[in-house]
Amino acid sequence: MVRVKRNSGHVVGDDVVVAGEVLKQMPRKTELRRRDARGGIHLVAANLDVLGIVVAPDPPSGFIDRAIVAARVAALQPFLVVNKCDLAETADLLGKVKNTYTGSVPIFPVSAAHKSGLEEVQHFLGVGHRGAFVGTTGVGKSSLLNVLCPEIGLKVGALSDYKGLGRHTTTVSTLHALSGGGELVDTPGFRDFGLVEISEEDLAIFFPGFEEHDGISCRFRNCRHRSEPGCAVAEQVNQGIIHAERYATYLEILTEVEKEQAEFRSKGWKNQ
Ligand SMILES: Nc1nc2c(ncn2[C@@H]2O[C@H](COP(=O)(O)OP(=O)(O)OP(=O)(O)O)[C@@H](O)[C@H]2O)c(=O)[nH]1
Ligand SMILES: [Zn+2]
Repeated sequence: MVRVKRNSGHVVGDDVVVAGEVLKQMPRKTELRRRDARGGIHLVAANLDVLGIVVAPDPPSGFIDRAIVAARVAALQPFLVVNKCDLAETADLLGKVKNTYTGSVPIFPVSAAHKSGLEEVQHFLGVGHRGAFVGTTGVGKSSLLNVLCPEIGLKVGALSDYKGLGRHTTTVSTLHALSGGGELVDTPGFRDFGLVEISEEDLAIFFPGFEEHDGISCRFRNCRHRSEPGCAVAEQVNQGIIHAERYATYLEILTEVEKEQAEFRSKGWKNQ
């Protein structure tokens, strides 16, 4: 084990070569970043290749789509973990998730509490993937990590402690090898993935459900699929290949993202 100073520029997942007392960092295959409340951008983990988006009943509107887009932008393969399937109310969410995302991303219905559905997740990670879980507070990310990596011993929050005061005492990121293969990274910097920053461009390219659109290009390269002439997405909505409801959701999120981006620009924040 090599201890690394916090400000060394290394993050969890980095490959390094130890040369004497110097750590030489190898080029990163992927980098995952987050923006803090003040607009600062932080690198959270390197060299992940999959991102588990954890959801439980009542995810914030647009969260899943934004998280999938954010993962794809970072060149990570997103997968959906629908947790708390032991609760009756999760059935509704699971149905919607399957309807919307089957064919776009792998879906794993699980219950961390009942330790069910986890073999499939282990199997998925076991083929050599390195991943992390993201999701809004209280969906069960720590609980899932605890059952998948029993040595980890993370504090599981009580839902009543929702604002999380004094809860996340751990600030160290750790990488865990799973017994069945694969690795999971625990990144406290990431626990609250509630606000996922994405750009209009990213959304237009990576929105889940527009995959059929691959290879059929819009007339304009930077098409936002709104009312541009020669828009292949609009054409596929007309043909019923892309569901009208998904298109409506896309337009809703696009409008939100445009507003957010305008706000960022007015504050002088740069896009990633
Ligand atoms: N019924 C049920 N409850 C669960 C399940 N998984 C987690 N919980 C509960 O949900 C609450 C939040 O769990 P955590 O694992 O702390 O959630 P988290 O996503 O890590 O939350 P943050 O640390 O705030 O980001 C706790 O009370 C858990 O006991 C599950 O599969 N079923
Ligand atoms: Zn278009």
